Amino acid sequence: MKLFSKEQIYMADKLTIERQNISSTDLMERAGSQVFNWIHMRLQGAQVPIHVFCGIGNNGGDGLVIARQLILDGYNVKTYVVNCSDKRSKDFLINYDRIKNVTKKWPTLLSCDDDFPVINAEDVIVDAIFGIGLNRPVDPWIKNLFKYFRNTKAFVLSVDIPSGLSTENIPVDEDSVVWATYTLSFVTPKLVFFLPETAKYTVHWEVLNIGLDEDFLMNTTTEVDLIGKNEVLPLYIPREQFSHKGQFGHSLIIGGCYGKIGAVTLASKASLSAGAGLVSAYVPKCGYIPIQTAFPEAMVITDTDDEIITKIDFKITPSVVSFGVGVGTDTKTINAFEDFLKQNKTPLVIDADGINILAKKKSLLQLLPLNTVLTPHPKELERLIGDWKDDFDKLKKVKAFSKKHKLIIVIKGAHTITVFQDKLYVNTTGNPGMATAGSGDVLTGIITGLISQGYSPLNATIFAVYLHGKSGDFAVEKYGYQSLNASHIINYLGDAFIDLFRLPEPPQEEEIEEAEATKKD
Ligand SMILES: NC(=O)C1=CN([C@@H]2O[C@H](COP(=O)(O)OP(=O)(O)OC[C@H]3O[C@@H](n4cnc5c(N)ncnc54)[C@H](O)[C@@H]3O)[C@@H](O)[C@H]2O)[C@@H](O)CC1
Ligand SMILES: [K+]
Repeated sequence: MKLFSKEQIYMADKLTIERQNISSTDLMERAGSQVFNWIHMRLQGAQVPIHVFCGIGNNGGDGLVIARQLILDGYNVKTYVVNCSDKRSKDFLINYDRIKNVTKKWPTLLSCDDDFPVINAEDVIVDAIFGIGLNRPVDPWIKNLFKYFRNTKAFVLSVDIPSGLSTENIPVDEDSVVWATYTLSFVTPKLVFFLPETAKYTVHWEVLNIGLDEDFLMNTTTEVDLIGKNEVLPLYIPREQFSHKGQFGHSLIIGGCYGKIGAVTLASKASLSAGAGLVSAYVPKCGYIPIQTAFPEAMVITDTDDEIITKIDFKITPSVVSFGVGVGTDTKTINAFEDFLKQNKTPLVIDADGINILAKKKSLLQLLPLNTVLTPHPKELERLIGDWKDDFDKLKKVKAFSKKHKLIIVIKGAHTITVFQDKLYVNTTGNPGMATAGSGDVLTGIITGLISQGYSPLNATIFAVYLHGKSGDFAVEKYGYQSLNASHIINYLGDAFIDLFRLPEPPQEEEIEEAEATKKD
């Protein structure tokens, strides 16, 4: 799914009005109606008090449409205008008149802390105060209103984006944003729903289709893509009946030191389970027996040293090499890595101490092949690119780094983001149970296994991040967040592949009836 920027949304809005020959008021009516339908489908006329808070721009206009439609359908509605400025938008004003025509209970104007109405925990708050047009810090009294929303513990439904949340800046403090239970976002989810510092402002989100110009939406490329099953399916390379293992490449996993051989075992296993034809592990001598025993499918090459990697020398011709899991940062290992890079032309995936070595010795970056994949966790990333001010600053710096060194960088986290030059791929699978030892080694293995069988480094990375998360999602159903471990993620990789081709379940009879009933209304 594409994540359109604020500018692109305004453009889509404008083009839709021109091409469909409708007014902006019509478009607002569509947007508000979609939110009304969503609420109506769930509440079915229940008399829960609904408090609709409207700003004075178009987000507020949406709120007025929602309130009007709820009133017309007999809901228990109170409407408020958060009167923060005199500059009311044209469509706000039109809908302000329209709501006055359907009810004697005109919207209440709020302009300071004393005005806050009584709201109970069982009530619903519709937050239509600020949308994507937020362009300055929120007034202190409005901050207090947002804090008041939180204290009521009521269900908060935000329209388009939680009010106070900007599409391009991190909020100055937590009180200047509405904490939404659910956000109904028009056209596209916003990037801020996925960033570590801002995702908390909405527990759930959903996109509502408001019929914007299809041509524009189809043909406009975005800087950010959201990656789910629909996005990875076209990447999948099917297997032919007469294929043999030689067609799926040979992964070479270089890593490990005394006490950290498990990392190599996990990455090697994951690589084979992701579909590599052959897997070899390159480890210090102490790793020979453990890997041969724990993972008989792998071949093992050993360093001359017992405990660390001191020289990378092998006779095989791998299709892809991964370096770094459990490898340590001994000077001899750094030198061995440098010597290897000087003659290596094979695609590379670098993780863990491999990244720490690059951070220690930046000159090595110039020796990396084009489109080498780096998979840092936050601390490793910081060592590599330096500190950042906030999530937006981090993305800016990673993009610049990716461009400068021609690398693919995977920012690991709850929503792992793959960065390739200026483009961001935001993953949607995975869960907190995956924050566990060895989980990253498994990801490295999956990426390596996919490159091995012919996926481009970028496609392999996007696909691997998705599969890794999806396996974790299957595994968590059996093991729970606490007991899930990295080996389980490997065990469920097969399910993640099979799930790609599973068709969605047909809707239940009651769901069809509900949908029909809403249409008639
Ligand atoms: N294509 C779309 O996505 C559509 C968008 N619509 C709605 O339009 C919204 C955008 O509307 P607008 O551009 O009018 O902007 P908003 O309604 O988001 O609010 C901005 C308004 O408040 C003022 N403002 C901004 N920051 C403020 C602050 N901190 N304190 C006080 N006042 C502040 C601005 O001057 C402006 O008048 C979207 O979020 C969405 O809800 C829909 O009406 C129709 C279609
Ligand atoms: K809002």
